[in-house]
Amino acid sequence: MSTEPIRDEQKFITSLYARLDDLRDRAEAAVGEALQTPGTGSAQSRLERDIMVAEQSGLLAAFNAGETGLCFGRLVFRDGRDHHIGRIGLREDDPRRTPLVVDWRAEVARPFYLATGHEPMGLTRRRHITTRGREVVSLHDEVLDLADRSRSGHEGRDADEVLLAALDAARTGRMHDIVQTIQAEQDAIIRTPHRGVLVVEGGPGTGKTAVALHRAAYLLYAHREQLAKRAVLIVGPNPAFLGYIGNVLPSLGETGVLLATPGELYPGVRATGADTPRAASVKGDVRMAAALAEAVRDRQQVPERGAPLVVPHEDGDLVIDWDMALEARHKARETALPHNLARPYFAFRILDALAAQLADRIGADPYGGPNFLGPDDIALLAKGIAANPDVHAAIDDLWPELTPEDLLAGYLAEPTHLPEEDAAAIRRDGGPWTPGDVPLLDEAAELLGHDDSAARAAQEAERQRQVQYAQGVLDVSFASRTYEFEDKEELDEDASEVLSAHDIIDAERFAERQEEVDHRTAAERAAADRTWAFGHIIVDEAQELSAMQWRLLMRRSPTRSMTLVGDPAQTGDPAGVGAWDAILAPYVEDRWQHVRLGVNYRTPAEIMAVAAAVRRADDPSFEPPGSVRSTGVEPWDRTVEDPVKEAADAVAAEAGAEGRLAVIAPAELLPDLVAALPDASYGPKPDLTRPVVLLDPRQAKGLEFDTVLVVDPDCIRAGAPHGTNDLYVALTRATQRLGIVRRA
Ligand SMILES: Nc1ncnc2c1ncn2[C@@H]1O[C@H](COP(=O)(O)OP(=O)(O)OP(=O)(O)O)[C@@H](O)[C@H]1O
Repeated sequence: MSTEPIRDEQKFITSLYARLDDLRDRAEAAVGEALQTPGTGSAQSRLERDIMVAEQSGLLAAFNAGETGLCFGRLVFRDGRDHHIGRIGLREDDPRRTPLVVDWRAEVARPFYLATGHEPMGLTRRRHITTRGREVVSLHDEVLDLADRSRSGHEGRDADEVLLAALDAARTGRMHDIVQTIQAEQDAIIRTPHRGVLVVEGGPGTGKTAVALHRAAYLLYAHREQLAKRAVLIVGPNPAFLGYIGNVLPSLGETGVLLATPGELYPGVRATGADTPRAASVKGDVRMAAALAEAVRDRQQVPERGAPLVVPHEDGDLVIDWDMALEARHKARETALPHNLARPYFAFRILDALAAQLADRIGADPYGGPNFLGPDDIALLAKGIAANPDVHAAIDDLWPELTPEDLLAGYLAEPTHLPEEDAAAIRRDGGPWTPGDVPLLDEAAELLGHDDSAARAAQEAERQRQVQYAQGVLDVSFASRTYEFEDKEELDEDASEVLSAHDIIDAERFAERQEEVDHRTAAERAAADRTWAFGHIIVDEAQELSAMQWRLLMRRSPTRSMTLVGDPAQTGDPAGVGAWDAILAPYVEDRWQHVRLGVNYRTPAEIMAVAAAVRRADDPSFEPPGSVRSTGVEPWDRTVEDPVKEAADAVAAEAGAEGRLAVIAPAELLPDLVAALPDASYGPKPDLTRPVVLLDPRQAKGLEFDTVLVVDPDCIRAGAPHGTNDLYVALTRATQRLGIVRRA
């Protein structure tokens, strides 16, 4: 094999890293210097410093991302163009800012993923460059122009060599990016326009999660202006899963993303409790929205007929009777405002009616003539009534100001507007919030509303102030703009991919951005704000979400810019909605796009055959996605008296093998397995980087391991409403070996 091309690429890549080091040193020095500069203390100097720190920190994150696999490809075009492709784009430090390496997301990089012998897209040659650290270890060339007779000596026999090597590699317990080997069907999804709802469906291991994460990175690149400001939300099923995928976006240089489980989407509440499957299913049902709305109406009371509220007052008792309260309630409800916002309307109506009542009593002409009191007298009476705390207490009794937490805690203690068996399933007095409560709190917050007019006025005043001095800073920022990055849009001179203050055309928008750099990132602000509207939402394992969780998520995406990925055949949550049209029809009717991924990149054919047989028992027509690999290693299947001991022995036999092993067992077997496997990591957030991990089937969702032992599959299947799906998930987690231990 010729070493010259490797030497040439090595030379190039060494120079690329030198450039990266230089840029990183400069960014680090700039941040360090700015943070140490005391500044003059003026708002203007603080602002300048913050802009600088934010910009340079963003660059630093991207430079650090470039450290591993900085450049992994090269495209040689028939017209003489020759581009290296990398994780980030870099330019030469010369007056022409010559591109050194092109970001994988740029349009010019697309043939790297799409070109075929049939459709070469102008390429003569595509090269995959594999590096270890900063060293080039191999090249893999594909000749796409049959007229090109030149040979490098690195032409591969198998076009999928690089992909298969990636799929065969031992797992580390952390998901890795796939920028080097994105497949054409995946590339099309990653680059689909971001407006509207895109549903990506595919069986286990078809790359749904990988595609979703790369799509987030792509969208942030292509629409940085819009999306960095509003942040991208990625919702995943559990904390272990979020830990598993957590490195992918930083490795692509992206940090403006909020990762959360559905239970973390109500700011200020940590859902540490757990629901029974039955309670989860009741709480997830859309009927809860109507039940809570009724529960709020129940808190808008009127006195019993014939039993009015009597409030002592200095000018005589005040009487709030059925008629008066009913009229006030009707008027308040007519506003169609949420409960707390409609409350002042109720209160004013009652105060007015009481003033009229008192005026009638005091100023009435015993002979039926007009009231003796003039408008000023009546106003005075009204003032006295409005100042009476007992009147307010009475109004509070009838129409109390409520917090979502109070309302829901009260509701759960005595659930109403539900059939008794459902009410019994969720009845709870006290205790921690559960993930199923989170969308109910959000629903309650919507129904109650929050009177934040004072806070909003203060915010607007602050924004105006920022707009004023932001105007002056735009020029400063323009003078110090960064040029190092390659440009997007076909290397167009004016379209720098890194957002700088000078890219923002007016001071008003600049000030908005400044709010972010001033204090927290957009993702942090979004996490703390229940009413935040995200630029884009990605939901992984979307089939698991309940109708109530969808209501919450849709509120966070008023523009309905969403990517939903999932597989209805893997639904495990008893409240999971499963079918896409049922999920989406209430929000977008049929205006959503549906795409499928059909190739399984994870599970070898031998293992997939076993998993598919489980599903076929229920559904003979079931067709799993085709596996891209087969390993020749058949799964083993043993039936024993003591499955725990058998599992422990099997784990011991695997000790020392490369990669990660997971034991997946029904929740009730976990305590015994913990005792038998003292080195295994387990619990609500197991450490997936450890050699052996112990999980229940629901925790295994979305994860993968080199070796998987499934213990007591019959119990997994029988133990939950979607037990077959749980077992299917468990059986499809292995990249190399599967063992099944059955109870005799
Ligand atoms: N183009 C690709 N190149 C390299 N690896 C890939 C590619 N596509 C997918 N993979 C790998 O295949 C495995 C499965 O991908 P992923 O976890 O995204 O699948 P999934 O569809 O979300 O699976 P599940 O529904 O079972 O959770 C991962 O290791 C992923 O990195």
